[in-house]
Amino acid sequence: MPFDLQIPSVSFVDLLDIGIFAMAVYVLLAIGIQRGSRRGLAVIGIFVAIYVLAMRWQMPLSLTVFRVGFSAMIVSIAIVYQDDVRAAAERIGRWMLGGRSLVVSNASKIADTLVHAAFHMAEKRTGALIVIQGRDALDRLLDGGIDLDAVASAPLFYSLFDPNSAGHDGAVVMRNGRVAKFATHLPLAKCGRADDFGTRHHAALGLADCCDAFVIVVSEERGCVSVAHGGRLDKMEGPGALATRLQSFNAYRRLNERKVTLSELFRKRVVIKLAALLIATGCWWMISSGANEVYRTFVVPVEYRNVAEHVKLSQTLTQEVKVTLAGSETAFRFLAPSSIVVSLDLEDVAAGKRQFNVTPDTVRHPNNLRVTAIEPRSVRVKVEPH
Ligand SMILES: Nc1ncnc2c1ncn2[C@@H]1O[C@H](COP(=O)(O)OP(=O)(O)OP(=O)(O)O)[C@@H](O)[C@H]1O
Repeated sequence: MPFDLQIPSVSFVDLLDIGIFAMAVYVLLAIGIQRGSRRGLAVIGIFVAIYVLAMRWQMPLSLTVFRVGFSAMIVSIAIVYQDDVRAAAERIGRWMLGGRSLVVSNASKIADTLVHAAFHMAEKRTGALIVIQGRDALDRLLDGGIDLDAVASAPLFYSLFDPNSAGHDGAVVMRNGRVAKFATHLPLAKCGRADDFGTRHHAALGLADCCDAFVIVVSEERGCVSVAHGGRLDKMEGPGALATRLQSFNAYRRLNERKVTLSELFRKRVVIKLAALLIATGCWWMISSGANEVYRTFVVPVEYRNVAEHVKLSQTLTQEVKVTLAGSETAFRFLAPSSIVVSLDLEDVAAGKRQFNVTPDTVRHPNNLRVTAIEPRSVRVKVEPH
């Protein structure tokens, strides 16, 4: 049986369709890569590939299983990645409604205080965890803590992280340039994300995985300062490095979210965006080309019915006819070519050379296919008395 792939035409709605699906794929890829759950992504990818192939070739059993399980799968993904889905929804909402610019009047002074306090505590081997809120809401990610709302100062940080103080356990949270909370617990990153470190660093990374907060972590054991931000944990080689990172974080907070997103649309995470676009286009092409009608041409025999007793066919000048059928890939998949026959009724035909038109009505074929071309359009037979 021939196999011809149809190239579907692309309309505006198709482009919109690909765009929306590409965005969904991008969000999924970004979350998966940020969370380090590449295996989870691979499993989802395999399921999507099987589903697309099932759609492409209209496999009834696989399609039914997938359609029944699809809603359950979406709900499961939403539950497993609920924090990421919520954060993504918040960001999309802010982007659409226009994010406000988070201006902290004395940001550079606060940055100096943080740099000084962090490296001083590192020198003294005092463990510390300081969270600076970005644009994302934090409350849903924090566990417990004591409200404070105080001006940030180095002595305050030393007191809060003093191992002898009752509230030293946990993280300090800074909001709008002020110390908003202390002794707060953060979500932990999965084991293996920062193998050389313990729970303090995993807590820093865990929060940075879920939102855009900037987390400064001071190691009690090693006396070093690290920053967890954007899903990464980086060791700061000196006060200058931390100051630079704080500066760019403050610049990010000052910018209007809508401008940031638009200007960075084509520059940031280009590889993931291209991959998402490629996957979306591939899925669309597979499904649309499968959904389109396909055409197959068959050479079929001619059957002569109801030949009267007193006559016989002495010569059938045409024995085979080329018939082109149109229909879905599935319809052709289940078609037995031998079931297609041109069937002509010779009832009451008189002796002599006769010509019969081969119309679509004379072609016997399954109902889910239709005749689009016949070659030749007529057949000739010679009828003689018996
Ligand atoms: N979920 C959490 N949220 C906030 N702080 C936490 C959390 N879990 C642990 N911590 C803090 O981390 C401290 C323990 O740090 P631990 O030594 O296990 O980690 P670490 O990454 O090796 O840090 P360090 O290098 O400072 O020893 C706790 O006393 C507590 O203050």
